[in-house]
Amino acid sequence: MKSAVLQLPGLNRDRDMIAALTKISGKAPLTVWQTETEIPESVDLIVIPGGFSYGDYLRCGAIAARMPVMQAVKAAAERGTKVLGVCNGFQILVEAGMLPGALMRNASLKFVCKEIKLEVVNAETDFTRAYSKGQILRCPVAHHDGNYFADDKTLKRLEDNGQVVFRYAEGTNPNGSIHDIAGVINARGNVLGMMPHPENLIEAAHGGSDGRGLFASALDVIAA
Ligand SMILES: NC(=O)CC[C@H](N)C(=O)O
Repeated sequence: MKSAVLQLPGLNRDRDMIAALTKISGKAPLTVWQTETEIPESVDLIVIPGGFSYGDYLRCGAIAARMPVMQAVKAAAERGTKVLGVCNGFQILVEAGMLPGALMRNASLKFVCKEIKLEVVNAETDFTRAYSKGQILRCPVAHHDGNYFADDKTLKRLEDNGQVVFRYAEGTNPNGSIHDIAGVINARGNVLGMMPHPENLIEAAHGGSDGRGLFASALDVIAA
């Protein structure tokens, strides 16, 4: 399984993401710069990491979503390639129209950097097969615009179709996100966006490895 990581000015979690993918798959991912217009068909998983692309100007992810490379990401997703967006990556996928809803300023109006508890709501996706439904994971968050919002009709569709993949476990919602939503997937099941950072909890040195299952699932390296 071959992976690729997008690199855009202002993203700062790309190195953590590259380290996680390399450790878990045994292969370094391809890195893809903002001006690329094609992503090789041999890539099975594209990851848009977190950070502050283009200084978070206009709205988080709004400028990145309009860069040439996102046309290539869209084309790859349309041919079935898996796409994972973490934090700013999630914001970019929403701004690009690849996932529904919006990510608004945190209800506290403050940047939140802490560990939360994450409930695996749907363990039947290509990104969550290593987990079980209802499993509670430890996971860090670090953002100021993670307050997920969607209108009632969209929310009903997301809930009914199992597209809410992760929820902040009771009492740990750090941003006021509607329905405690922490991560959503598209209807086809190949584009996942999430605010928490699983790449920062993959080995003992991180203080835990609850994030590992997400990469093991997406990279198809789940231990038997
Ligand atoms: N860690 C991140 O990716 C931060 C995302 C975004 N810039 C925010 O603060 O909301």
